[in-house]
Amino acid sequence: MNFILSIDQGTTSSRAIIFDEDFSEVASHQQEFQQYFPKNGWVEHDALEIWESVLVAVRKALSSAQLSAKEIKAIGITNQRETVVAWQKSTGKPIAPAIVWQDRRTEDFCRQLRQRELGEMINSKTGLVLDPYFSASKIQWLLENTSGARQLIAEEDLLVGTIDTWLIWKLTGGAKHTTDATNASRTQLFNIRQQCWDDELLALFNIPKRILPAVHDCAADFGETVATLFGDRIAIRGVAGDQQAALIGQRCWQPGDIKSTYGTGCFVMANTGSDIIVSEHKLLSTVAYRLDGRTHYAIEGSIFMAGAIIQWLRDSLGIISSASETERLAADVEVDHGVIMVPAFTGLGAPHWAADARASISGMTRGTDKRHIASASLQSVAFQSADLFAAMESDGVELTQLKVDGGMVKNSLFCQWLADFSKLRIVRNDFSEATALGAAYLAALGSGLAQDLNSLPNPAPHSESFSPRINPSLRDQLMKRWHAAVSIELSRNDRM
Ligand SMILES: Nc1ncnc2c1ncn2[C@@H]1O[C@H](COP(=O)(O)OP(=O)(O)O)[C@@H](O)[C@H]1O
Ligand SMILES: O=P(O)(O)OC[C@H](O)CO
Repeated sequence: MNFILSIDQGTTSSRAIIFDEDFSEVASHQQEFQQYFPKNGWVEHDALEIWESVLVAVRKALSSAQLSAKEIKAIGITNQRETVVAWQKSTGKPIAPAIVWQDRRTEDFCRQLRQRELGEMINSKTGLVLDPYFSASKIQWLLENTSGARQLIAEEDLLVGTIDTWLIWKLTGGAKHTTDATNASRTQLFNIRQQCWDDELLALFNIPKRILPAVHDCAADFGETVATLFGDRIAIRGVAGDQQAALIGQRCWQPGDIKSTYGTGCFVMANTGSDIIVSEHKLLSTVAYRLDGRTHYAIEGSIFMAGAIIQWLRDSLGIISSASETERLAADVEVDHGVIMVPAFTGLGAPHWAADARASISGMTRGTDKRHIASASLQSVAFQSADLFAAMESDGVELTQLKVDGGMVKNSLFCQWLADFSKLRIVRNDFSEATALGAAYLAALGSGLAQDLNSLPNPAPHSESFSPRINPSLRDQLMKRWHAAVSIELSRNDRM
């Protein structure tokens, strides 16, 4: 029997999942790690803590599956995207905290580039909006603000990468400095048409090419783990950013197939085949996957806070003790209770791209309690999703049904509201780990266990669906209230 190990390095936790040849889950382990918010709008991780969390997750998954490293055919890695790490080659130590995708510290710099009207050029090469979300301005910030960084570059002793690159480098004992085309496509330095680092963009952000990793297909040879880590060497044969991995794991392999993942953030992605769709609604064009040198593209809408809002209710407000409690609380009040949350904690993503916007809760009365706040939190993610789907439809993407995954879709009330507000059929299959499955599929392709996507078995053929059932006029009234609240936050942002 051949087994595959997926490493899913997410924003708040690292997971290791072992699959058998039929892609049924054999064992898994999840390890949370610390989030750092040192200043307003800043979000950091300790790259060494991430590395430790991955080691623990892999070792515990192997031990609960009672498998040795020898029995693992290949590793697939999938990761939170855009987050950047810079480290010293000779010591293997990060030179600064990792800047997380949610971090907004480079907004001023991005604004200056927008004022120089560089947004269109950058968008046509990378498919991305000029925003602090992406890696380029974060790398630029690290190089300018970390003492000694430029000196290390001069000494050829500095490397930079997204989380996949950092993990591959650590797993291979520094033998490989590589990434895949999907992660590269999120840096804002990668030309998605020509599939290479773009010299004009590198010059604009003042980033030397030699500190960036080599870019491979998603199913490729990314090296071997050093034997001392897990008891033997294991081949790393698949890599993709987590949203792209979810697209693959949800078997969205045909143009028009669409998925939405509700983890820390929410990311809606539609496969557009060999076409790059240029959005008129600030959606992103990005690499869906690259296999055998052939690039498949996607159009994407990103929402920065989804499950993270629920974590905020639990960890910062302390009004719930577990995420699942929100379903019971929200079901206990009417859908049109009048409380609206605009969850712009780290700005608003697509289709607004307002980095400076901040969150609000409005419409509260003396009778408002945690049930209304729980409901407003879940509804805010469903409202934002409905706006994204509408933007996609206006860009010509045909939507009939949507496959959903991620931690938040365990919440059935939330899935029902998604269907109600977006007027779409929502399909939830009985396997919520689409991201890890996608990485396992890639590792199977890269290690020769499977020849092509269509030969990969589906471990979760059963699904449950949610159809719209809300009264249409009530839906319109709720959406109107939501849009009014968003406009207030956007205009507040304009005035500041
Ligand atoms: N029943 C639930 N209702 C609402 N949100 C939930 C529920 N269960 C988990 N979540 C949220 O889902 C998120 C975890 O999803 P996951 O896919 O593991 O995220 P990530 O990969 O970004 O770390 C958490 O932010 C959590 O708050
Ligand atoms: O950690 P997740 O699953 O919320 O995903 C983060 C995204 O990759 C950021 O673009």
